[in-house]
Amino acid sequence: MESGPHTPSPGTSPSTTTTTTIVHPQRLEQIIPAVAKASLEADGITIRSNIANTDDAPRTVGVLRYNTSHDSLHEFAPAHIYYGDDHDIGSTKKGAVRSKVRTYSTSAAIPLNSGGGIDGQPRSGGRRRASYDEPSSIPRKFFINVVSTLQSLLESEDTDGNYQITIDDGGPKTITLGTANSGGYNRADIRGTYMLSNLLQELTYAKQFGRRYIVLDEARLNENPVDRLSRLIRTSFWDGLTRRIDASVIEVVGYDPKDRTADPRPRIYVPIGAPEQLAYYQKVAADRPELRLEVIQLPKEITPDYVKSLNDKPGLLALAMDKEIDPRTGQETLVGKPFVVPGGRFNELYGWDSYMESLGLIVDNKVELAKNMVEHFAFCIQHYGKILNANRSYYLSRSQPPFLTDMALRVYERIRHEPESKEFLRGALLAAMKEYHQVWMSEPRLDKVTGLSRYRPEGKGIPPETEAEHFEHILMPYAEKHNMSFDEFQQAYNDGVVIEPDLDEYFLHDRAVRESGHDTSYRLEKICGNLATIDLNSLLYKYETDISKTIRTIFGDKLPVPDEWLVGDQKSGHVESSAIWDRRARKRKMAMDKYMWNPEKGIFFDYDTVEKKQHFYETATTFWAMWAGAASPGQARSMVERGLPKFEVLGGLVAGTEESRGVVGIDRPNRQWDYPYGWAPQQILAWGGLQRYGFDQEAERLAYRWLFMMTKAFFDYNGVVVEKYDVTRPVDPHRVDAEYGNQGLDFKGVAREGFGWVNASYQYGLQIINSHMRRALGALTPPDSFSNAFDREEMVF
Ligand SMILES: OC[C@H]1O[C@H](O[C@H]2O[C@H](CO)[C@@H](O)[C@H](O)[C@H]2O)[C@H](O)[C@@H](O)[C@@H]1O
Ligand SMILES: [Ca+2]
Repeated sequence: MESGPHTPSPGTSPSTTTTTTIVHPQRLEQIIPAVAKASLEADGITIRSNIANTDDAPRTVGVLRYNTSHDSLHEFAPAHIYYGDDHDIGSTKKGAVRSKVRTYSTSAAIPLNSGGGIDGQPRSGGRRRASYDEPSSIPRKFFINVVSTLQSLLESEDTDGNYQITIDDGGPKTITLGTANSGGYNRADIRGTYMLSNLLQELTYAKQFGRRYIVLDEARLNENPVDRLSRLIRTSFWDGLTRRIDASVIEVVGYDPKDRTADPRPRIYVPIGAPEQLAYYQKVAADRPELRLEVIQLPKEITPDYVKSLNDKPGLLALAMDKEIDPRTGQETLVGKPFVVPGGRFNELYGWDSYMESLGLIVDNKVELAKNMVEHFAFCIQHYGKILNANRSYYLSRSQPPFLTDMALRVYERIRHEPESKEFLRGALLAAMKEYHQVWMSEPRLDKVTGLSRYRPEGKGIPPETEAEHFEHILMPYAEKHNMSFDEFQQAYNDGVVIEPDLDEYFLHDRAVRESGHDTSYRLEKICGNLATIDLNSLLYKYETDISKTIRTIFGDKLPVPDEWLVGDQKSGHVESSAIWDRRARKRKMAMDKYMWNPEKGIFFDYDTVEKKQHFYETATTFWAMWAGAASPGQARSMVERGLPKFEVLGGLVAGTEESRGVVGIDRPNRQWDYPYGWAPQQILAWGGLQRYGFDQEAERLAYRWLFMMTKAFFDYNGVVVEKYDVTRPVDPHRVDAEYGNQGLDFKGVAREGFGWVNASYQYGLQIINSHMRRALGALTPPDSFSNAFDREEMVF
C-alpha cells in the first residue's frame, strides 16, 4: 500500500495537491458502500475510483475529493456556519456562501484507504490499522463519517447510556480517526474524556445540520477548555437562549415546562394599555388556528383573586414590541424585541436573571439584547406596575430583586455615541423612579417604622409553578386534618372552601421568598415578608445613588416627568433633581447602619421588622452592600477580613454558612439557596463589591475559584454548564439534588444553552482575572495549587 501527496497536475491550483492510495477492491467496498457513495455525492463530494483490478492484487485506486477552493472559514466558526448548509464541504448547492466556507491550506483528496479513517473505529474495535500520523506542525484535520462514528463512539464510550461522555463513563477513552491531512491514509487516536466528549459534541452538531461526512479540525477537539467554553457561550449558548414573542415563534416561547394543567396551550395575556398588541395577537390567532393560541386582555385592576383565577389557564404576559414594515405586505406590523431566558424549565423573561445575563451579553458585544431587556422592564413597569418575577400569568403580582438603574447605565455606556441613547436612558430612569416609589417604597413592602423595604408581594393560594410535590410536607397535615387527599385539599384551600390562617401566613412568606429570588432557603422560610433584607436595601441604595448621579451628570440636574410616569401625589409638570435622591440614599444608609450592621460579627444582617431585631442568618448577600457602595470603608474591610472567610470555599462563595443553615435530613431537606450551594449572582456581585473597595486580589481569587469549578465541570462532564453548583464538591459540583435538581443538565450529545446567569458569570469573570490566571485556568490548575505556587512565585507563565 502506498500513499502520499502527488505533484499537482497542470491546471490545478498551486495550493492543491492530490493524494491517492491504492487499496484492495474489497476494502474499497467495505469503506465506501454504495449508499455512502450516493450520499457523499449528494453532499457535493465527488468520488473517483479506478477499479481496474482483475485479480486479487491491490490495484484499485480510490480518490475521494472534496472542494478546496474555499478561502476563509475559521476552525472555530460557530456550529451553524462550520456545519451549515451554505458551508458544506464541496457544496455545489445553490446559494453556498463561498466567501465563508472552510479553508484547507493543502489538498483535499481523501483516499479510500483501509483502516478506521472514515468510520472512526474505537481502538478496542480491533481493526487493522494503517500508519499513524506523527505529530506535525500542520494543523490536523479528520475525515469522518458522521453517523457511523457517532454510533461507535457512543457504543464504546458512553457506558452509562446518557448520551454524554464524562469521567463517569468506563469506556476505553480512545477512538481512532483517519486524518484528512494525510489524505485519510494515516490515522490518529483521540484520547481522553475531554477530547472524546468534544468529538461527540461536534458530531451531534454535524448530524443536526444534516452532514453525513465532515472534515473536522482537530483544534475543535483539543481546544483550550477556557477558550472553548467562552466561545460556545458567545457564539452558541446566547443564541440558544434568545426568544421573542410574536407570530414568528410564539409556539417556542409559549411552551411552559412548568404548566401542569390538563390542556397546555399557548396563551397570551395583553395589558389593557396595549390595544395594538391585542389586535395583533388576535389576528395571529385567527390566521393560524393550528397554533391554538388564546389571546386574553387583562383587566385594568389586577387583584390577587384575579391572578389566582388564572392558575388553571397559565400564559405569557405580553412584552414590548417594535413597529416594522412587513417586507411581504408593505404594511406596518409588530415584531417582538428579542430577549434572553434563563434556560431549562425557565422559558420566559426573568427579572434579576436578565440583569446578570446582560453583564455577559455586554462583554460579548450583544448590547442590543441587553438594551431590549431594559425596554421590556420599562414596559412591565408601565403596564404591570412592576418588573415581573417573570412574564407568565402566575408571576403577575411578584417582582424580583431590582437592578434596572445599573443595567440601563451599563447599556448606556456602550451606546452613548448613538443618537437615541439619551432617550433610552431617560425612559429607563423614569421607569426606575416609578418602580422605586410604587413597588418598593409603598406598603406593604415599605416598613414605615425603619424606612427600609421588604420583599412582600400580594397574592393568594398556592403558587402553581412549583413542582407538584413541593408543598406536600407542608400541606399533608392540613389535608389529613380535613380528611382530604392532597389534591382535594389544595383545591379546597385555593377555592377558599377551607380557611387556614396559618397557611395564609406561610404562603405570604413563601411568595416573598420567591420575589426575593432566593427560593428557597431556611434564611427566609416562614419569615421573609417581615425581613428588611440586606440585599433589597443595598439594591435600593444603588437605585438612589444611580438616579441622583444620572440626573445630575447627564440631565443637567433637571428631569421633567411626563404624565404617564407620575406616581403618588406628583403633579403634572413635576421635575426631578438629584438632591432628594441624595437625601434618600443618606437616610437609607443610616437605617442600614442602625438596623442591619453588626459590629461584633463584622457583617450586615437582615432585620426582622416585626420582631424588631436582627435575623442572625449569615448570608452572602451581605456583600451586596459593598457592590452598591453602601458600606463605609471600615465596614468593607471588616466584611473582607471577618466575613469572607465564613463564605469562601473551593468553588467561590456559598449562599449562606453551614452553621446558619443548621442540620438537614429527611425531615429538613436541603434548600437550594443554602449551604453548600453557590449561585452566579452571589459571585458576580461580590466580585464587583470587592473591586469597588479596592480588594482586587480577593475579587480575582474568588473569580478564579468559580471559573475553575465551572471549567472543570465543563471539561469532565461533556460541556455542562448549570443553573447552580455545589461549591464545596471538588469533582462533580454540578450535581445538585435539592428541590427541583439542577437546570442545564438535560441534554443529549451537546449542551446548547448552558444557563443564562452562569454563562454571564463566565464571560464577566474572565474580565476580572488576569492573564496569568487565565492561562492557569486553561491548564485546569486547582485554585489552591495556583495560589500556593503564585505565593511562592514558582509558577512559570
Ligand atoms: O418554579 C419555582 C421557582 O422558580 C424560579 O426561581 C428560580 O429560577 C429563577 C430563574 O432562573 C431565578 O430567578 C430564581 O432565583 C430561582 O430560585 C422563580 O423565580 C420562582 O418564582 C419560582 O417559584
Ligand atoms: Ca455517559
